[in-house]
Amino acid sequence: MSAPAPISAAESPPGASSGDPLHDSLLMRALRREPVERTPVWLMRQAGRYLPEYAAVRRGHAFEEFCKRPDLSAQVTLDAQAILGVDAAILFADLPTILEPLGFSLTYDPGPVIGNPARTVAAVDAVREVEDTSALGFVYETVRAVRAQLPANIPLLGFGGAPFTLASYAIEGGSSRHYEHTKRLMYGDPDRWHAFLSKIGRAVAVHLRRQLAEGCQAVQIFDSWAGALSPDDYRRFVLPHTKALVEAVRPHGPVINFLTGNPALLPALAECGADCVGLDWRVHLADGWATVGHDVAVQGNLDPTALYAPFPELKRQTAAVLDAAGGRPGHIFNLGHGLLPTHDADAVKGLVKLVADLSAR
Ligand SMILES: Cc1c2[nH]c(c1CCC(=O)O)Cc1[nH]c(c(CCC(=O)O)c1C)Cc1[nH]c(c(CCC(=O)O)c1C)Cc1[nH]c(c(C)c1CCC(=O)O)C2
Repeated sequence: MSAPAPISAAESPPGASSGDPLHDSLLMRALRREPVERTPVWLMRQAGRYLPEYAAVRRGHAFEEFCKRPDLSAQVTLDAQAILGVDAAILFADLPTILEPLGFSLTYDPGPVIGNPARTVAAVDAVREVEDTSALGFVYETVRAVRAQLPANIPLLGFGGAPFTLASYAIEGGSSRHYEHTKRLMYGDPDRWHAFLSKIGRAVAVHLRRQLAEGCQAVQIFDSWAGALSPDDYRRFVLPHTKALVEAVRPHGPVINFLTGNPALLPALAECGADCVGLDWRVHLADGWATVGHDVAVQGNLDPTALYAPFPELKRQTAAVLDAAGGRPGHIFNLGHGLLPTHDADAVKGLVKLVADLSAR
């Protein structure tokens, strides 16, 4: 890429200017746990249906088509960052898209639907090993277009699904309540399960490294459904694969590892070795940070439904999250999960301003 080579943390003392606006941005400094003048903030699903500007660009396109149009995907990515004034853009793409090169058919109704879920031994074994994700060239084209147009001091985050979340989509065929088929494979045929998850993990690693090479400054792994697992099951069946994914990507750029729904998994999540752990709102941020260790950054963790509250209550809860971080370097403000279609865009803008005002040091 054309960006100047970043000066490594080892060469410059914490907080010193490297002259590279991306390296010196609030978010990248927070990822390195360097001091910042205010807490950086971005919001999961910031480019989404609550935003009238998103709805306007999205209108007239099937979601499948929309995701494969780099011009439209780049526009909604850039719009969300500019409208909210957040400290990072997140690539507009979707999490199950990587399943297509693995051999799955993907449509939306309105959530993702896999037409050929892997429910038999033959179907699991038939999943392709993906060494080259060029089939997802539309994603990389979006990355290049966004990076070319984003302000020089605003990092672009790429993302991918974690092996468990992707496997559960591939096996259940869509979202699920009890992950019945997924767990049948996991418990009933552990060798096949491990082979399947490592195949998915290797594909995601290629995809994330490519996003970093094409212009993303950091990536986030979403394990949106792993909260359905007990700590023992997470350790046995999932941790080795997410850890391998983090290890494969980290030499190429910082990794945020986010899991939702089960704070009991945080000690195991920390063992995956990411630069930053995304905390869901069901844990007090101070407890979550102590659990994952102060040698990593944390991101989070306002309850998204606080955005439905009257402003004084939203302010109280936002201040509580910032207080729980205690001004310790390495906190990135976010929600504990994504924005919802029924959120009010003005309330979301108000939250971003609130974080800036309340965290100014
Ligand atoms: C589980 C998951 C998915 N997709 C994603 C996850 C992980 C995050 C999480 O845990 O919430 C990740 C995702 N999906 C989307 C983004 C874009 C970037 C951003 O955060 O702004 C990101 C990061 C766009 C999208 N992906 C989707 C939308 C809405 C589709 C539309 O415009 O109609 C957007 C903006 C579709 C989608 N795709 C998925 C779901 C559950 C849905 C919503 C279905 C529904 O409830 O209608 C799968």
